[in-house]
Amino acid sequence: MQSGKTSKLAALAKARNKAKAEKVAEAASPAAGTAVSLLDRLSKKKPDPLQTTREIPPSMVSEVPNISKLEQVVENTTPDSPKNEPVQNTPSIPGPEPDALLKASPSGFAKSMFGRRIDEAFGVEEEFTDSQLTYFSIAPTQKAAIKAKQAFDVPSPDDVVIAAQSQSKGISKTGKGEKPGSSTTASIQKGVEALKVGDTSEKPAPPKIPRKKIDVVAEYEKSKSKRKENANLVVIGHVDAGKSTLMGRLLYDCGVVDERTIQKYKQEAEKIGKSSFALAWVLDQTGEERARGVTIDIAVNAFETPRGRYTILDAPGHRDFIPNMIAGAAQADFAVLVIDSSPGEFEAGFNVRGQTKEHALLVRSMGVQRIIVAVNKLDLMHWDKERFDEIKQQMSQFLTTAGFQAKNVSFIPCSGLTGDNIARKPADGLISWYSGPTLVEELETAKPVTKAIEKPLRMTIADVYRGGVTNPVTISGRIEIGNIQVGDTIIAVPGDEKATVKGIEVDNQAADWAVAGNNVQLHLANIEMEYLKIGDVICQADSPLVPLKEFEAKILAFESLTPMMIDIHRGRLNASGRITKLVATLDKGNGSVTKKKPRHIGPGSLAVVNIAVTGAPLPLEKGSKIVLRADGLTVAAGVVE
Ligand SMILES: Nc1nc2c(ncn2[C@@H]2O[C@H](COP(=O)(O)OP(=O)(O)OP(=O)(O)O)[C@@H](O)[C@H]2O)c(=O)[nH]1
Repeated sequence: MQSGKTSKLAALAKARNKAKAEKVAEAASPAAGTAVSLLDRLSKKKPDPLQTTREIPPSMVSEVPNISKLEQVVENTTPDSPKNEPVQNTPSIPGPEPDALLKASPSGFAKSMFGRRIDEAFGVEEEFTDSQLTYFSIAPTQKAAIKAKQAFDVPSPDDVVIAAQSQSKGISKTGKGEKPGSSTTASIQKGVEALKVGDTSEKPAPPKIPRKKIDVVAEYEKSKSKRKENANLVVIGHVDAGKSTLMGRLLYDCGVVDERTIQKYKQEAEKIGKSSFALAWVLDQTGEERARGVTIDIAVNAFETPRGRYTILDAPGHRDFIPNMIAGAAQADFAVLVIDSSPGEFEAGFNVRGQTKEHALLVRSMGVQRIIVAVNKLDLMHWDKERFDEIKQQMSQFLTTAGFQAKNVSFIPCSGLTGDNIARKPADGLISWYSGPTLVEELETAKPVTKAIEKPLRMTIADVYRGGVTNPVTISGRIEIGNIQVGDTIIAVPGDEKATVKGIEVDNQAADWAVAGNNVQLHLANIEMEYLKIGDVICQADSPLVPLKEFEAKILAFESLTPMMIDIHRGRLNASGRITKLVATLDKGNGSVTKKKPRHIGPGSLAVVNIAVTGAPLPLEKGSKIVLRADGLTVAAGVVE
């Protein structure tokens, strides 16, 4: 948020805090207080870490990277990328909260191991370094914790020994003269056998989930005509362009939010003198729902028109918009670029430091081909045609140079605040010079990219949670490639645990199967929740993705690149890595090599680089779309070769 401006969220929080304050006294009484279990607290999601937004380097203004070449590669190298999210460990069994981790005093052995010295002459002990101390943290690792939990489900070694001893005692009292092979001897043998720890528990047989052997591709083709088109859209634009207001308006006009809720927001907003925030708060409301639990990816705002179902990826307006947007763009069918047409504002967004260009370039490099430019706040410009044309002309030029084909770019004059030309035609005579579609009509004509539904399944986990009593392990996400059906055996890469698909929900409706493009919840059997992490890629067990430790990528540089440390983002997943080699720079026109082994790669250049992952191999494969960041800046975006 910019300084000097009350943010929407801050304003909403202020209004709500007032109401909450009245309840505090009540809540403060121990009787009234509700005990929150540790498990509950652990199961709450943590907010994404804040990251700063990048400004476009001056060099990029003169040299606008053309992404079309890169895109060719993206298009030609299906399977499309599995995308998404930084790895977040899902809540595991109750354990200490991170900031409550205890540090135990190192043992004498540990001291000797870590070379702790005692300066006898001076009687001064050398301090342990932080890294040494972490060795002593009492924080069970996730796997160890699961094993510990499972270990208590079976008799302990002591229990087994005691049981065997008591049996053998019984023999000595009563078993005199018994022959080997008699029942008593057999029982001793049994007891001794039982000493093999781990073999003693009788695990219930895993439930068998029948596979209906559905020909999903054929079923999908059959059902196509009956279905509404399903598309994901990402909303981008400079700060204050009116993104939230416009999306709130869309949700309101399409009936997602009822009149009463809007009135409530209006009243709250008026009380703090910001009545225009009411529509933007609609997004915040759904954001709260997201915090409460079940979410489908980052997509929580969805609306329907007579011809389509649309999911808005991301709640715009946050400071850490870029990382969120990367996640959103990786899954978007198209982008809505919101532009503030008021005097000086379009220019501010379009200049070197503006986000208009950066956002557009990013979505393009993440594979988004279709962009709808909402020329917004035209009410403030008295619906001036000249202003609209001026913006259209400058933006068209930029977007085509950035790699969008002219046929995939459209411009809609509108006002999110008044609602003119969003879901309804503008008031009579308001835009006499315009006879084109409304924003919603334009969305309806924007066909989502055809998905590869017959290819091997790839779905990045967006969320892991308990889906109810009968569904103890549920994951959600958007199927990126392929299809899935009830009874399928899946695997969450980079892990190696298998699970069976017990149930599927597509857009919250139970279904026997789902295909690429569907936002789904998968209810799983035969797996512990702890083995599933946000950012893992779900594959069919017989065609898993092989995680990569090192790979080549064709990238578009946004900053100057040398062999350097970087963060690799694949949607929300991110991990540390290193550019180990600059392989070549490429011609942006025809993709041919212009220079082998360059010493550095300049901003705006297309290049091939070699990247090594610092930690464990990452769930990436040929065609995966990645973004490279360094020191909080987006330095490049591209595709795994
Ligand atoms: N007159 C007019 N004002 C608008 C319009 N759309 C948004 N605004 C106002 O512009 C300001 C910013 O709108 P937001 O919707 O918060 O913009 P945003 O792009 O979501 O802002 P950030 O999320 O902070 O980047 C608010 O005061 C809105 O009421 C519009 O079409 N016309």
